Amino acid sequence: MSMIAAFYSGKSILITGATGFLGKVLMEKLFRTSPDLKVIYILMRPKSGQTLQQRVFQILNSKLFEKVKDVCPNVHEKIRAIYADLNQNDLAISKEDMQELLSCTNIVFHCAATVRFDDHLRHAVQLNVTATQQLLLMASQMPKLEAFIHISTAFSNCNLKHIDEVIYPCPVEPKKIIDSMEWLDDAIIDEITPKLIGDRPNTYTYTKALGEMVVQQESRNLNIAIVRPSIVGATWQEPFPGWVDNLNGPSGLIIAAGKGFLRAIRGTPKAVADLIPVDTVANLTLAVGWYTAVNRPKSTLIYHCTSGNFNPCYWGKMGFQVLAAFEKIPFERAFRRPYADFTTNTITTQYWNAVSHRAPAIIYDFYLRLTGRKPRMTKLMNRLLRTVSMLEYFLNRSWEWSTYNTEMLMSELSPEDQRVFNFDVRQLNWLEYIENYVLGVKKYLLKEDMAGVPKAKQHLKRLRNIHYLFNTALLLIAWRLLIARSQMARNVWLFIVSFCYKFLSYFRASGTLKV
Ligand SMILES: CCCCCCCCCCCCCCCC(=O)SCCNC(=O)CCNC(=O)[C@H](O)C(C)(C)COP(=O)(O)OP(=O)(O)OC[C@H]1O[C@@H](n2cnc3c(N)ncnc32)[C@H](O)[C@@H]1OP(=O)(O)O
Ligand SMILES: NC(=O)C1=CN([C@@H]2O[C@H](COP(=O)(O)OP(=O)(O)OC[C@H]3O[C@@H](n4cnc5c(N)ncnc54)[C@H](OP(=O)(O)O)[C@@H]3O)[C@@H](O)[C@H]2O)C=CC1
Repeated sequence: MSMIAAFYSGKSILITGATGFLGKVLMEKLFRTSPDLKVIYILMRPKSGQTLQQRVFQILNSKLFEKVKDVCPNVHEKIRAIYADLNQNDLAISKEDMQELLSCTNIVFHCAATVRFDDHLRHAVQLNVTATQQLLLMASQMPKLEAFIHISTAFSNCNLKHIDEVIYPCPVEPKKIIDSMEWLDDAIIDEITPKLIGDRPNTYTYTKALGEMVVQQESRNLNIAIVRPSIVGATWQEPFPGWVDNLNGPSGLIIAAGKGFLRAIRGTPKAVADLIPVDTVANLTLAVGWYTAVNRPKSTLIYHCTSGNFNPCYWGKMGFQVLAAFEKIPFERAFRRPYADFTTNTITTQYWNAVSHRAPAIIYDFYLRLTGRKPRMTKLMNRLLRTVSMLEYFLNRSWEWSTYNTEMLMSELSPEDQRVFNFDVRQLNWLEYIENYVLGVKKYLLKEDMAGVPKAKQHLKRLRNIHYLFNTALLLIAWRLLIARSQMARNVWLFIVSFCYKFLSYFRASGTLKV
């Protein structure tokens, strides 16, 4: 019997960010392994015209939750959606709901965050820092609370090369930042943002670091742990391989490459691609919840959930594997044939951006205009290139994360728990994982059917022929122009023609002799 699964049975668990990528997988695993848990409270807001109940209904009826329904048929009765808006200082939770949460919660998993790199500092602080502070305040009033697990990111200290399992202080205290956000206007915040974030690349990593400081400062006598995942990718094993539901991290770029929009990236092929499957993060998080509650460590332990030091993969190799997967699993209606190269040179990147990205987009938009349609490719390409430029920071560096706590936890698990809550990425086969990832992107993000694969392959063949035809025509035109202008080119041309003629004559003569 799994000790971790048994631990969560009968528990009331509060999850923030349960509608997000990681939150859904965490919730699914909890229900599947501990169907006897008492209740999962999820703090959530209505979105895209859907009420809380409609959102929960949609999640429970998604493919991700198919297995849960078999082991926990009354799953819908065990979810309590509670209205909350982390954008508001008091989280906007009603008095009655607050009462229930305070008196019943046993475990908190705080996953909610803004993960956008370009978020305005005010918003990022509100969500990643102030909301964390508010939740900790709530947690301190929960008499039955056994553990509070905060999800941060392995990149919260990406300004360092080697990152230990400690909380690194930021120069300005989080409290001062929170206060200043209340009275500074947007223009001043915009001005001071670069100074505040310093050598971090964006407001996301900076506010996640501030969030960790808040956890440290406001922990009171709470039993807290922090999980720091690196780049979270599609599921590896559970509930099935390849599940993914948003464009963050590599997923968006896989689509862009597979559809033939993205053909070169400024990235270091030898830099470690520290990807971690989302189910691995969920497993480690649940194991951390159990360990923290049962062993009550004296200090806040930090767990790096990374792959680089256990089983490294590199961007160059990963790009190659992604391209190989496109051969087997092509995406439908590709713009160009998939091809993506990593280059470290800025000039080469600019060349590829002009020739391989912008020029085809302009030509295609010209074609759309000619055929009476609205041009859209240039706009899309500009957006894509902006996204890529924001991810470049992570594609050109490698980090070392120490993993003593993660390894210690692994050794504390029973063999059964090591199997059920597996977070040992040494067993991960990257080739297989990447292939499943590409398949998952096709199925769950692009909603493309596998029945369309032969047609997609045919389309790619057609694109290849067009590509060859286009290149040959371009070469001939260039050559023709050169011959018209240069005597040397004419001489070379004459030499080639006479050489070919002699070659053919020789073969004809030797053929006649044989007869
Ligand atoms: C051979 C290939 C190898 C592959 C190899 C890849 C390596 C890739 C390494 C990543 C390394 C990250 C490492 C951080 C790890 C953490 O800890 S951070 C957690 C993850 N967070 C993220 O990834 C967030 C990144 N995204 C963002 O911040 C914002 O989406 C951006 C990039 C600033 C774009 O903002 P925006 O222009 O306002 O766009 P947004 O409203 O988000 O979306 C606009 C359109 O772009 C699309 N879009 C959004 N994001 C993306 C994306 N990532 N890609 C493409 N399209 C996107 C949207 O679907 C949307 O389309 P429409 O609905 O308009 O049709
Ligand atoms: N994805 C990644 O690559 C990585 C993620 N992480 C961390 O993991 C955690 C989960 O990330 P992930 O699941 O990928 O992120 P998602 O963007 O998929 O999910 C974010 C969650 O936060 C919720 N949320 C955002 N704003 C509010 C709000 N104002 N009120 C209530 N809820 C809100 C979202 O709710 P809604 O559905 O309503 O928008 C959603 O449930 C985050 O803490 C992130 O920093 C760490 C490393 C890498």
